[in-house]
Amino acid sequence: METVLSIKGLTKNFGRLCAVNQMNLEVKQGQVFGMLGPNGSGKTTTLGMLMGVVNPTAGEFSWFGEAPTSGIRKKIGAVLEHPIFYPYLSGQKNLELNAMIKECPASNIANVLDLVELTARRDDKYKTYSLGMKQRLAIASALLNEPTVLILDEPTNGLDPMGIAEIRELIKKIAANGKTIILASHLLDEVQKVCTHFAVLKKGNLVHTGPVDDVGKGAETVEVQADVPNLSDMLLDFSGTASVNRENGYFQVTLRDDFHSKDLNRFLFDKGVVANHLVTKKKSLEKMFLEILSEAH
Ligand SMILES: Nc1ncnc2c1ncn2[C@@H]1O[C@H](COP(=O)(O)OP(=O)(O)OP(=O)(O)O)[C@@H](O)[C@H]1O
Repeated sequence: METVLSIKGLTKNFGRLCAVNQMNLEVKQGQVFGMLGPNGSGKTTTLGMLMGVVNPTAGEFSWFGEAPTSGIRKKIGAVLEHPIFYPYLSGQKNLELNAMIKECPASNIANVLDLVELTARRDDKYKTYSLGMKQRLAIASALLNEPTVLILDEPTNGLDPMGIAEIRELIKKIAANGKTIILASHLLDEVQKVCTHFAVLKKGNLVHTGPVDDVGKGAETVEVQADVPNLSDMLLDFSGTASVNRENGYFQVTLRDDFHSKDLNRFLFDKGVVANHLVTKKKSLEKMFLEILSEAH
């Protein structure tokens, strides 16, 4: 798969504060790549460097295998923090202005409005739009010159649940059309819902990177219930059990590496116990994220 972005040793210091420390990262074509981290972890600074608005202290990065130039940056659309639109102009007029500034054909406006589902409201003044609609217009504007990559900084910040759901659906739709997306978020849930790959940042340090699908790998937790009085002891007797907790009326059994729920099921069956509830719980991104952050000290 083609490498869209390659980052090597990228560093940004603000005085004595190191906002981004020796970051190495690769983003491949077609990925929805999440930069996950708490406030102040360096996400916006990283995106700023990638967009050429923040000067790196050290390190380098390339887009499509080439050093970043203004020509290359035309292939990248970005919605960073607060986009500026004219409140008294319509969505359509605002996009016409942006199309002029970006020197791209006005004929693209109808397509992007359609994609973000604002065609019906295109002639209404920007100031009458909901926050979700404003964000969708910002995304439409970023897509005007048909970029290959779309960068979004905290795309659902401040939106209501409906607006959040719409933006997440839109991101998936844009990704399905073949664009590579890089987004910053402090929401685990968001990254899990929309991203294919992610990196975790803590105080400017990249502490994990990998596919979102991998999140479920590692130690399995199995939720078990069976009508026997000494179930807890039996579960502890199983050689693959790392720990047993009681939660929500079930036993939560954390298995050792290389043990799976089917091994536990067979063990119980061999003891004459038929579980009436045995569900494999994948390790959540949240748990992993918290683990990664606590390990990073
Ligand atoms: N222009 C600047 N001058 C001084 N320090 C800065 C500047 N910009 C960012 N920082 C500091 O760099 C660190 C990283 O900030 P950054 O905004 O990149 O984090 P973030 O993960 O995007 O968080 P948030 O979501 O809160 O913006 C923070 O400690 C921040 O205070």
